[in-house]
Amino acid sequence: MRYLSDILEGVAFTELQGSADVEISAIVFDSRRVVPGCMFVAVKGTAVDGHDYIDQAIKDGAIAVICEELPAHTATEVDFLMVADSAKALGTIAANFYENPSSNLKLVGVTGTNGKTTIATLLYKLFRDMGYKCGLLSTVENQVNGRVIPSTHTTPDPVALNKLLSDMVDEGCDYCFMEVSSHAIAQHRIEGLKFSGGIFSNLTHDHLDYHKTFESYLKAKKAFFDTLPKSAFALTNSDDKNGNVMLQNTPAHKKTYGLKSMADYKARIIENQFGGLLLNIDSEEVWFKLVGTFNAYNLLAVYSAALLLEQDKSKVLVSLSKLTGAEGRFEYIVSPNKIIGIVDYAHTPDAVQNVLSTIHDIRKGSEKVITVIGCGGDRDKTKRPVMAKVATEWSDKVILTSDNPRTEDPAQIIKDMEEGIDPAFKRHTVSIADRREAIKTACMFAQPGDIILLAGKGHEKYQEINGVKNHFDDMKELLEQFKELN
Ligand SMILES: CC(=O)N[C@H]1[C@@H](OP(=O)(O)OP(=O)(O)OC[C@H]2O[C@@H](n3ccc(=O)[nH]c3=O)[C@H](O)[C@@H]2O)O[C@H](CO)[C@@H](O)[C@@H]1O[C@H](C)C(=O)N[C@@H](C)C(=O)N[C@H](CCC(=O)O)C(=O)O
Ligand SMILES: Nc1ncnc2c1ncn2[C@@H]1O[C@H](COP(=O)(O)OP(=O)(O)OP(=O)(O)O)[C@@H](O)[C@H]1O
Ligand SMILES: N[C@H](CCC[C@H](N)C(=O)O)C(=O)O
Ligand SMILES: [Mg+2]
Repeated sequence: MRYLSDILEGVAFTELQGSADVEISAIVFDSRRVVPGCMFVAVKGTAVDGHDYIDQAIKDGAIAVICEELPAHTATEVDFLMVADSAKALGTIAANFYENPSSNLKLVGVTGTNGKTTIATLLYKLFRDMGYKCGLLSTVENQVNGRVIPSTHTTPDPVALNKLLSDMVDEGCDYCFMEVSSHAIAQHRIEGLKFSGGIFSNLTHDHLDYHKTFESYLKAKKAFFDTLPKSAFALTNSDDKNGNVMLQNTPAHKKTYGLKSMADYKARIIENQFGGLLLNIDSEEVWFKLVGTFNAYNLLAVYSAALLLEQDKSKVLVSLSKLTGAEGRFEYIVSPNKIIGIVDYAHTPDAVQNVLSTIHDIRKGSEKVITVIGCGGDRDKTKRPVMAKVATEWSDKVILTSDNPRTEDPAQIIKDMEEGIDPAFKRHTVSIADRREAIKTACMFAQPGDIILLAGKGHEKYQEINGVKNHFDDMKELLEQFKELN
């Protein structure tokens, strides 16, 4: 229970109807989750307008309402507050309700198109290995010092987010490493959080269904850096075209990392093979367990952030060298007849290109690369032909299949992908909508030494078809097929 007046701190409201002196039991922004004595925040969404549910929320027990427009008739026993932007107010209110837990943690946010989960997870594992109590908020899962809480979003809604941060404070955590998605920034899910640092990995094609243009996608990402406090660090990838743009207007302490361009933290790849990476990092030569140039960037980002968080350089390198990456990111197994199977979460053109170029760099000779790939339904349609184009240009054989079709027709998604394929590559491309069949076919095509890449679903344990999440696990499918090959 918290007093309404306390949870309104920092909220710019234009009108108040009521006493502001009531006790609030919970903050709720979905009328279907209203509990007696709660505050209902009416948010205009992408599908519906939360203002249409104010009456329902009051009927079910809400005693205070935050809204952008007052309804025609306002119940006198309910407090009404008008704000310019309810989503923004929701962030501040949720933080206040949980007593601003981010101020009692060192909170580091990671943003960018690819690499967020890998960087946040490595930081979490690293700091735990160095003896700290930590929290993690990621696409794969949330963790409160080892306790796993399933994740529904890359960045949770403000109420769930502040509740998780508050659990971390109660557990005595020193640090929290979290992914900051562009949707979360645009929807103000991180409003009211106090960050100790921000990390930018890269910006490439994704989510144009939501942001419409690449410029507004960049603007969303940049808004996170622009609002970092002066006391925080802003760490960017200086090899990315937009790395320095991210730093332009931030009041935070600006730092860069890079393999190619001038940067505060530098690394160079000495060896890149299936067994891992040998890097010259800040003038030290160290082997790491992760594979590929993109992971050299991720490792360097983690190393740089750890140093900015005042950790000892050699301790960091010793711990980091022992770590494996996040689940479903370049995870591989070898069949009894020596076919290599890789499961990777590449679901953007850049990620597909990175993972396939890595496979080319580290394969021993003329082994064939067979890629199984689909594209998500109800997501950016413009990335479909590009992902298919990249996959066919970098593979010897491609099986186009389904990812999570969601509410779309799988055959239409595959057709959209086929549009991007150059005629010269069409003859080594087949389309099999059933993902299980597609994986089985890839295993049948493969000869000893060949490499199969299952792209797009990584750690996911489901396939979403028409609103139903059916159990599906790429790694398990691969293991089963490899057993058959024995
Ligand atoms: C497009 C998008 O991001 N949508 C998010 C958004 O929902 P929305 O704006 O569509 O909400 P809406 O359905 O229009 O409803 C508007 C308001 O009315 C309320 N409502 C609605 C119905 C009702 O009966 N009563 C009621 O009160 C809703 O609770 C909401 O507050 O706000 C919701 C609450 O926070 C999110 O759950 C929801 O995520 C959807 C499920 C989603 O799939 N989001 C994905 C795209 C996403 O956020 N992904 C990023 C990662 C992307 C990446 O970088 O890879 C993430 O951070 O996970
Ligand atoms: N630094 C990087 N640069 C480019 N591609 C990367 C990088 N790191 C990982 N990838 C590729 O992107 C995929 C997703 O990586 P990861 O899950 O770490 O990214 P993410 O930003 O968390 O993605 P999401 O937006 O879905 O949360 C990986 O499986 C790999 O193929
Ligand atoms: N965070 C990403 C995940 C995409 C994963 C891929 N398997 C898909 O379903 O498209 C999104 O929601 O767009
Ligand atoms: Mg992620």
